[in-house]
Amino acid sequence: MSESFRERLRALPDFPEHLPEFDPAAAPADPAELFRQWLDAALEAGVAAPNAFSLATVDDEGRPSSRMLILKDIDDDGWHFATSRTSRKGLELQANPHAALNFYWPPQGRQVRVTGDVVELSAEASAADWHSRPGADGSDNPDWQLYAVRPREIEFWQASHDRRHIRHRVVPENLR
Ligand SMILES: Cc1cc2nc3c(=O)[nH]c(=O)nc-3n(C[C@H](O)[C@H](O)[C@H](O)COP(=O)(O)O)c2cc1C
Repeated sequence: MSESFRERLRALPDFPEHLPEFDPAAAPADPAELFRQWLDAALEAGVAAPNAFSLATVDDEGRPSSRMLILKDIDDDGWHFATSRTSRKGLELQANPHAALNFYWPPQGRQVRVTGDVVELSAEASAADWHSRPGADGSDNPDWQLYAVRPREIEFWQASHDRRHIRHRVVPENLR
């Protein structure tokens, strides 16, 4: 690209002037609870769709692809998302049921990364998700699938202006 585009990119601000404090030692032990706190903070700061995340999957030759999705829930099954089984990501998950999630909330300079195995949730739960989508018209979609990522590792990342960014890594209890 042109020199001026490179300069423009380089001159863009990275994080806002005020960044929140984050003390991992004082954070809730339950990563789902900490995630909810960070999501609420993003919402209060006016982030549009703070429940949106990038989902990375790989095909059967190990080639990655990613796209944005909406988080549907977090419970004992894991971190839920829904999509069509016949989509690219649906087919990739069928061949290789592992994924990586990434949330980013610019006003706080915060990122949350989750990696883990992916399981399919029940047909009933998938249908319920399909019917509760905005714009649902009562029609069925047998290809719609609710999935859960069972975290192997979760990393809460807090930017800091002194560049000593904080990385709080949480390994779920059952894997410790
Ligand atoms: C903010 C945002 C949220 C999205 N949420 C979903 C979602 O929850 N489920 C879904 O199937 N696609 C969602 N999409 C569309 C996907 O990013 C993607 O374009 C589509 O699912 C096809 O992806 P694939 O071809 O890699 O399977 C969303 C897109 C954006 C930008």
